[in-house]
Amino acid sequence: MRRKFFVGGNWKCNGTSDEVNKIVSTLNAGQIPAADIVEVVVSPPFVFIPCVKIGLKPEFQVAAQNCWVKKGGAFTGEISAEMLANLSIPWVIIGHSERRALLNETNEFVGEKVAYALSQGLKVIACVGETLEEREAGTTMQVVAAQTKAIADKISSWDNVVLAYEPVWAIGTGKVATPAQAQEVHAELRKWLETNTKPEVAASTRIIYGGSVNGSNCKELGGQQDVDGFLVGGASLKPEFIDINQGC
Ligand SMILES: O=C(CO)COP(=O)(O)O
Repeated sequence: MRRKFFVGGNWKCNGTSDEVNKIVSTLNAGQIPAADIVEVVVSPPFVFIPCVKIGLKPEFQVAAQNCWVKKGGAFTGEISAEMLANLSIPWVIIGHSERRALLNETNEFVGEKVAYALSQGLKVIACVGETLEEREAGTTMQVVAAQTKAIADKISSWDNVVLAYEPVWAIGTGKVATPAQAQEVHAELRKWLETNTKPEVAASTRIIYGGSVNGSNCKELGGQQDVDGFLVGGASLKPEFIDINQGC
């Protein structure tokens, strides 16, 4: 089964309204491949989502960078999955390593969040990845399998999930995983899905790579058999993001 390439741009906690307008203009002026070849999703900070959604041409979809774990209510400062669905925001990133590390989001909490977001009709970019210490200790696969299992345990369908492998040591460091390193983990993750879910899930679920992806390294990474796209951080704020989409 052919998996449609997926490129996400995670803007993280960056941007002023002027900068956001500039990025929107740059993206609108760029050419990206047809929607049946690549799915492109940009993820601005919450406050900018409505203007980005209105301003961007329809070839681009939008994603939130997080949502609350359950139904909304008395949770000051949180944004619920229902709110995102209500505003027709189709995607949400869940379990980014920055939230796992800085906000103590556990594997179980991430799994619950993914399940709740899916139950509200959102599509999820679910992130997994090991730290440098874990890689050096030879535990990469155990770590990403445990993170994936915590999600698999809570959901009944992977149809609306994209799995993002983002090694923590490659995020924002300029130290990109080699194509072989990325392919090795992606293939293992696919094997994990095959063994622990269903072969169809393993064949159809997109596994994308994130960590210092840019216009120069995207082609070789994207050429790996089990790399179905990218989750781009820093370079998604630059015109280079268009090149990353064209290069696939
Ligand atoms: O965290 C990332 C995407 O979610 C990757 O960030 P960088 O591309 O800046 O390394």
